[in-house]
Amino acid sequence: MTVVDTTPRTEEVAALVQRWLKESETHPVEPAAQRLSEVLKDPNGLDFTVGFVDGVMRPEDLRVAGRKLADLAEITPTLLPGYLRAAIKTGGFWAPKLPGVVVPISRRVLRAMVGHLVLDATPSKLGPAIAKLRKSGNRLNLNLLGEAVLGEREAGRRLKGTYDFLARDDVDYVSIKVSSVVSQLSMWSFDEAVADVVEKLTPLYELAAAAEAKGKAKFINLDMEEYRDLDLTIAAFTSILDQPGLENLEAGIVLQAYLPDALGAMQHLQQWAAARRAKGGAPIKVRVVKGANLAMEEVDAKIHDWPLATYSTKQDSDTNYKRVLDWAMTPERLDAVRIGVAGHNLFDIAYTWLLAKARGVTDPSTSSGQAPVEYEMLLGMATGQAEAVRKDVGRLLLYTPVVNPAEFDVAIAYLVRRLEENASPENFMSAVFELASNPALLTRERERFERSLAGLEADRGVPAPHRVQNRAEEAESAGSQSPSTGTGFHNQADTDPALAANRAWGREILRRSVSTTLGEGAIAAARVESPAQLDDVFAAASAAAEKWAALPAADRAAVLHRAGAELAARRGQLIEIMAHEAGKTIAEADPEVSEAIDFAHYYAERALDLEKIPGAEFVPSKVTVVTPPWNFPVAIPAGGVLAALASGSAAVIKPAKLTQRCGAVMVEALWAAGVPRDLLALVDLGSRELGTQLVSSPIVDRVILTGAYETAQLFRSFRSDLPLLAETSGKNAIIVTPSADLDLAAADVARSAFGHAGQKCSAASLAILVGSVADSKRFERQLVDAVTSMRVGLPSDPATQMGPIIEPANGKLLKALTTLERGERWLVEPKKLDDEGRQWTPGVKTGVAPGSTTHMTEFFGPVLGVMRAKDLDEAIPPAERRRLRPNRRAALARLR
Ligand SMILES: NC(=O)c1ccc[n+]([C@@H]2O[C@H](COP(=O)([O-])OP(=O)(O)OC[C@H]3O[C@@H](n4cnc5c(N)ncnc54)[C@H](O)[C@@H]3O)[C@@H](O)[C@H]2O)c1
Ligand SMILES: N[C@@H](CCC=O)C(=O)O
Repeated sequence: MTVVDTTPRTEEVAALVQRWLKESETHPVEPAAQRLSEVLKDPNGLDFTVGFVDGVMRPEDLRVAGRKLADLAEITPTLLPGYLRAAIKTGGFWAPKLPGVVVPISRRVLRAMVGHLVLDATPSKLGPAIAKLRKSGNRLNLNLLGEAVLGEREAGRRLKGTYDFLARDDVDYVSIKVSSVVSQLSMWSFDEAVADVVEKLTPLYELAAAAEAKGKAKFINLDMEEYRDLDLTIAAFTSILDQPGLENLEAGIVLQAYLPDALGAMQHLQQWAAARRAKGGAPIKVRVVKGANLAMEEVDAKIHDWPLATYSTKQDSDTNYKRVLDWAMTPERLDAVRIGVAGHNLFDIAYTWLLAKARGVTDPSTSSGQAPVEYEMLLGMATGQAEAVRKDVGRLLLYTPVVNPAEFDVAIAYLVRRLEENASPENFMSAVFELASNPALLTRERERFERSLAGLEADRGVPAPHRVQNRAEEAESAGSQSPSTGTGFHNQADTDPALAANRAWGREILRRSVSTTLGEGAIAAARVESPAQLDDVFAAASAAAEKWAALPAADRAAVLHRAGAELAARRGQLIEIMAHEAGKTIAEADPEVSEAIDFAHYYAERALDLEKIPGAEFVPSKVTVVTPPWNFPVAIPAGGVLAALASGSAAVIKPAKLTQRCGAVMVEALWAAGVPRDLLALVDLGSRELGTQLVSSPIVDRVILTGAYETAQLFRSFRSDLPLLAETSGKNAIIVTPSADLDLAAADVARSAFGHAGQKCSAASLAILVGSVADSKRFERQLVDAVTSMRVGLPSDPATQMGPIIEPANGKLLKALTTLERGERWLVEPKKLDDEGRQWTPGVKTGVAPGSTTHMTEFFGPVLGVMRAKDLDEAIPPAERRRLRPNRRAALARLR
């Protein structure tokens, strides 16, 4: 068989690009687009424009916007026309004094400047705008932008808005993404998340199917941004279309070529779609884009210490884009999966167009009337070039964001990305306006194209994903792997639930957690019933400590590193017992195991430091008692014990009563790593008196307590000379100032207040709203939406976000959950969900007065108090502020 090479030659591609560029010069340039492009060429251009959309357009508080405008006036781009520069300087001068006048005017100016990129959703404006754009013969893909989706209310609003768009006679194509229609997506509960998305989106697809039956085709494109949503989006998409009545509906999904996973995903979709076609169903369409949000993926990878999900170079992404298209654009494959080629890079478009011609896949199929390959661009971008391309390839599909003017700030994320694209020299868009007149730029882009094509020619195989973590496999091998001593410290990565193998591993752990017996044997064997027995434990520990302290630090460090490896190998067991005994969700328990492992390796390395001080002789404590709390029942006990061991001391650990099996499983891991049992003694005390003896015995050199402030006082009262390291109670507050992004602030407050049902000293137990934030309807609405949408339940259910409290609510917590003080009202009233009194929905009380019980008391449960403060001085009195470190004070000064 002869294989015909259909790959277009670079000369052909370059010639076509040249022709398009020449033709594009005959089209008038949109003045606003031209101006924006010029601004972005200025060295301050990107900072100015991004600062403007983020700092002047976004804040609700006009005074904040006014101050930002004044700051930005200092870096006005010199490439702006003189009259605009003068206007900005004047505006900047007056903005802090007259923000109510100046800010709205400047916002109008910017809106006009970017108006060609985003449509106004006002009904009276949308229809004419759509009609005007469609006159060009192009088709519009409408995407409704909105506030961040923190809860079901906003998710419902977004879905309804999109439904209403699609129901219009002048709309036949919409885009929507899974994370905007379901607010509480957790990859740990993947199957439930898919079911949720399918349930929410099906009516939209039914609307399209009904229109199709009437001969008026309507198209839904399922968008995708975050890597974690890749599997979910594909599963939801195929599940929706598998439903009876939707077999003949053509619909689309996006794949992002900057993910090495894209070709594998394309092949999976092709297989599924081919089977659907074989049964007489409609084809699907895949829109191939380069990527949606690289910066977000980089942050996600850094935060979790996961490999970057995307390629790290633009060239690799460009190659993969061609790899996916090269594979997908054959007549047989296009019968089941039509392709949308999305992008503005003229070389890539020319390449694809020539490839389509060479493979004979340019003409619409006679059965569907649809082109097998469509070309897709963004509204308002490089309109002259788009027009030149359109003349060759036929109708374009324009991605068209739509936003309500009152919520224009939500277009910010979209705009910032567009602005960055336009400004970054890595991107083709930065060259768009000069390509025709600047041969050097054209050469740069041609060379980039050639390099990416060479990458394809070198490798047409299916790339492996970057993220491959598999806890099930690690568990079998991790025990034997211990990092070598002296190699430095590196944080342990949490488990990545975006990966199917990890999700299956997690589900199995939660299934076992319901009736686990882990730790039972160890804690039974640790029972101490008499003072003499406890004395024996101390004596054995003291003797073991002498041998341990005599070891070279490197030997102690090696044991601690092995302890880290053992903890890692038992990650599943530790999560299992935390879910069972402490009510921790897997999303909370998994990072806690990482923290415990980190303690092992961190302290192993610190042990080495003890021998590094010339002339100093280190004299360790012999017996250290560790008394941890129940709320971090693995990491905190591990931290105390490992620190003691690293310093050459023995450790006697008495876990908190409510979570002693968690402590026992952690200790078993350390024993398995080679920590001698008498050096690390686990005790469960039979009486209160033994507790007093544990802390006050003269043989004890040091006590490490994490717990209530009152407990620290009690310990001190047992023995006044006790060397006590105590980390105690906390009443933690989040202060939200008017310059904050209110959507993000609401999300952070809700997550911090109700993670582990608020049972953390670090939980946001108070939200202090400064100035205008206290009256912001949006902040309140978003906070309430986030809080009321949280899924409360048992940790054995992977969909649970907030588990039960440790024991039935009583005392100060019960009072806080059920009563209000003077001036307070429920923003969200908590409800008891079980007879026992352990499961409560989260509660938010507002109107909290300074000095009240809600202000001053640590409730340690799912209640958030909301207070208002006139200004930052009231929120953090200057006397308090002076105690902060200078960099913190400086940061606060900037906030205002
Ligand atoms: N500052 C931090 O880093 C931090 C971290 C976690 C928890 N906490 C605090 O811990 C508290 C919740 O934990 P908790 O309820 O387990 O605290 P707790 O003070 O009741 O108990 C802490 C530890 O002390 C032991 N203990 C208490 N009384 C004792 C006695 N008479 N004799 C011997 N041992 C005794 C307990 O058994 C437990 O092991 C909250 O106040 C929280 O803020 C602080
Ligand atoms: N290290 C804990 C603080 C412990 C407070 O209870 C946290 O991550 O919140």
